Amino acid sequence: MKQKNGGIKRLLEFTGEKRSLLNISRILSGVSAIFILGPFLCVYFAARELVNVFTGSALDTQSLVRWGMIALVLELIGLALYFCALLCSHVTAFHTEKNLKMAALKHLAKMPMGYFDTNPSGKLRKIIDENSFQTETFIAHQLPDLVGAQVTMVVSLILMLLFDWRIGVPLLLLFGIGFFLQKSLMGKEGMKLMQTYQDSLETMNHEAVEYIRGISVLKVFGQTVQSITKFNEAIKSYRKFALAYTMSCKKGMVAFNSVINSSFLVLVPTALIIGLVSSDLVGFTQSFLFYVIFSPACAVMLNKILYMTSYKMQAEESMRRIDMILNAEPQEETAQPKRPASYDISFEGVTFTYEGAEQPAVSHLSFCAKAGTTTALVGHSGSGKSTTASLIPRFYDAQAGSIKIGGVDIRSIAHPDLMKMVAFVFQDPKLFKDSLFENIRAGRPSATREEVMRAAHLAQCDDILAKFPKGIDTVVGSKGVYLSGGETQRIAIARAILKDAPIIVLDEATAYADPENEQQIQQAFEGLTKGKTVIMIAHRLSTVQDADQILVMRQGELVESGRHNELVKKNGEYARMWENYTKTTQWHIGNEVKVC
Ligand SMILES: Nc1ncnc2c1ncn2[C@@H]1O[C@H](COP(=O)(O)OP(=O)(O)OP(=O)(O)O)[C@@H](O)[C@H]1O
Repeated sequence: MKQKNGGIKRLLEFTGEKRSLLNISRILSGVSAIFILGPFLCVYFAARELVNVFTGSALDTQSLVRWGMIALVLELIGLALYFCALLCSHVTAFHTEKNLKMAALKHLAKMPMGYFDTNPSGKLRKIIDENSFQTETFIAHQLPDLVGAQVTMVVSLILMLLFDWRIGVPLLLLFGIGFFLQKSLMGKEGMKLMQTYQDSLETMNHEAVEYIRGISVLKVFGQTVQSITKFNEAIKSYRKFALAYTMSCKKGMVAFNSVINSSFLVLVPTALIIGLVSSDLVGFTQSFLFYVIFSPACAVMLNKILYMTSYKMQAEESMRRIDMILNAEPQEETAQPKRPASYDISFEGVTFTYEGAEQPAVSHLSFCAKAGTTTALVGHSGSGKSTTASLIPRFYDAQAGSIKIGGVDIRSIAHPDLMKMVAFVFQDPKLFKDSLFENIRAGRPSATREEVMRAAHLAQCDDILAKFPKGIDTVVGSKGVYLSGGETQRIAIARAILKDAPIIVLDEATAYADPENEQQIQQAFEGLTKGKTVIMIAHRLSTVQDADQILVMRQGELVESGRHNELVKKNGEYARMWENYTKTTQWHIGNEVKVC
């Protein structure tokens, strides 16, 4: 559902129960600003005492000390209030940052896999991390400071009008012009440029991540950063928009700074004119002192408000970016979920095309995998095997046809139930940077240590655990602990065994295995697949010989199906593949290697 509120109002929705704390912070910051103005007034009153000396009065040192003490007390109270304001705003800011991250992550969990094809993980991580951090800084510091600066500005202007309106009005006009210039700097045009600037920054960061990810390829082929066109273009585009944004602010900034810093240009001539006609020169000089002290303070505050407003624009932009994730359409969920009674899988005229692709990856596919049997998908590279497998747990939704489990369309099964029903072992499984124990337990978080150990044993992981002193508690990816491709696959199989799902999808789960490893992985499969509905993709045809049915795919279509012996006899596509496969397994280097 699209969010209607934009900007800061939308951001404040994420403050949750800490909203009142933020309001307290703003009030405290405003009150603290009034107290912090106090010392300026004290300086003014002390200066008045000094002016009195020129009229023949004795210097009242007691009074000077008194003003000094009052200034100190007011400053201390102001600082204490400001400290409390920041305390409240920081608690709210951290809470808001957490809420934003949680909302984005929860929403991402509902997104189909297709979303991650166009929004890679690196890009999403950056959007969530960097923008939620921006909002945290805004709420913790800039929001209370903005209130403080606004209060200071308003109080100062009121005082300026009250002391001597004849000087106050010209100064007010000057600051009014400054305020108008500030608004024009922060208008819609500025916001648009800021968006383009942020977009180009995001693209450049994303390309930098891609560049670093592919650094090994670049090294091997002796490429330079200039030769990576996309990254190079991203840097150039960032430079272009950063310059455009800066240049667009140039004139306005120069005008704004010139205006707000020229208060003396207004103050001195006005004072001279009024002073010449004034009957009470001492009184006028004392008022004049007030303006000498306060008008630079007003200029500083206007400047501060300008920067705060630009931070506000950044925070609004950050919220808009997080909303782009939150507003992305999640996978459709059924309102009346059904539970299948059995675990047959049937594809009925299924067609699926990847977003942006011209040809369907799977076309008019129909087959039935009976519960408790093993179905193997074979075919040349790119024939649609992995796509077919990934349609079962709804990583993607087919555009035509239907996929049923136990006669129930998978779109009518509640998403968490479907996830529980299917265990998927990928060709390139991912391990978290956590202990092997937690990596396996991810299959079923409620599992006991004994159950995890048993799953590891069934998945032939005993030798992996034995080689690390901490065994199953070894943390992967730290201090030189890395697993080979085959070892990682066995850990992934242990995870799937622990999940104990009735449907198992194995997508080239022996891809990294060497002959010794492969045997172990095959044994691990036995522990995993007993009595389950298994969909298995394998390039090594030896691993699918015993399957209950073999589906042969070509260009997304099913071209043959049957058991191994039937298909070999048929002398069709599978028979050719089998012949080629057996040839490659018997192949050996013809010439003996000569030892020098
Ligand atoms: N995320 C994707 N976005 C767009 N096209 C894709 C995507 N994944 C796969 N394809 C395309 O869909 C077609 C089928 O790919 P798929 O990975 O299903 O084939 P496969 O038979 O599993 O191949 P392999 O045996 O090499 O893994 C291919 O043309 C591939 O380029």
